[in-house]
Amino acid sequence: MAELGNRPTPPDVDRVAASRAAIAARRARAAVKATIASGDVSSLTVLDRSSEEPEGIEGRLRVTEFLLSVPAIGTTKMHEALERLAISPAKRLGGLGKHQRVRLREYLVDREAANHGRRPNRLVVLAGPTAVGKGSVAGYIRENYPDVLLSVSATTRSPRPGEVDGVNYFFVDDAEFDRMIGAGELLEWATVHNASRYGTPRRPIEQALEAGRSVLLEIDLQGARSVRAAMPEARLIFLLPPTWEELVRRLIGRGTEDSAEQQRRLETAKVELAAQDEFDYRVVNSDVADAAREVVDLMKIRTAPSRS
Ligand SMILES: Nc1nc2c(ncn2[C@@H]2O[C@H](COP(=O)(O)OP(=O)(O)O)[C@@H](O)[C@H]2O)c(=O)[nH]1
Ligand SMILES: Nc1ncnc2c1ncn2[C@@H]1O[C@H](COP(=O)(O)OP(=O)(O)O)[C@@H](O)[C@H]1O
Repeated sequence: MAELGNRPTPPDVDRVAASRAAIAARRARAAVKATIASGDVSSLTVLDRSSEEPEGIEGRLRVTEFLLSVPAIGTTKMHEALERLAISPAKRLGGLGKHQRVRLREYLVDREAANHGRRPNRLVVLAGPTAVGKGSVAGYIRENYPDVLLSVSATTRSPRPGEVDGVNYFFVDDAEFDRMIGAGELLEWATVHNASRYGTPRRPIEQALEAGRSVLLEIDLQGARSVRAAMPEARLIFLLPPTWEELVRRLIGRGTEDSAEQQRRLETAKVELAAQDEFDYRVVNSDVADAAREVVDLMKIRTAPSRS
């Protein structure tokens, strides 16, 4: 009887199965790259899918092969981009850190905008502890950088001396604020310092971004978190005081709260300072003009991260 020949033993079977799986995975990744290159699936979609399924086909793409799949990105541009984005060429999409993913997404969004002749625009959030100088820095930007659009919030708190309705805030009563919430007119809102409510009118932001303008929101930590959840590509900047003592001096020096409220705000400031790691960038407000320039620089397209 003819020798049946060497029947494959289990290890051979495993090896064959493994090589078939590897070939299938390679073909799948090639298909993903081909759809990006053809424009059938946007690179942003692939990036988002890799976050949802880190071990899926998209998640297993190396960042290098992913970028090389994007039209007009060759080897040189790919390496330059990874250098600027502080992402190792060995990384797979599914293994990117949160901030790396945000930066890579920003990079792709900006390329997309540039390829369509649009100025890359940016939603930037400036937050930080009370009395750190957010209002001063935002006001300086309003006066000196007219091409930056500052969002004007609605608030139920009463105006301080010198504050102008429609410039510093839209000063509204509780009924109107409730109406705005109910009508979905606010991108986010929060009760701040356990007292008044503040909220960002949605429509002016959408119109500005559609028109290709960058927008600056000066809002509290809760608002920053809401924006991050709703618009992951937004840039979050944390404004820091040079020292805690200087922060206390500024709050007391401003003289806009009584001592009980000052104490309450300083307690809130401690909680807010502890959350600075959630932000993409930090700016120290030692000098208002310098801090304003740093914030405006971050609104332009600079993907050199100040964080690892
Ligand atoms: N979430 C949110 N916070 C806001 C908004 N507008 C202002 N804030 C914040 O509300 C807080 C109170 O602001 P303000 O009453 O001007 O006094 P401050 O605390 O001394 O800055 C600050 O942290 C602001 O950043 C907004 O539209 N949404
Ligand atoms: N760089 C700075 N150096 C010194 N004082 C500052 C600086 N920035 C802001 N201030 C002062 O600190 C106080 C709080 O500033 P403000 O803009 O109201 O802070 P925030 O809006 O963050 O509550 C104000 O009296 C302001 O004039």
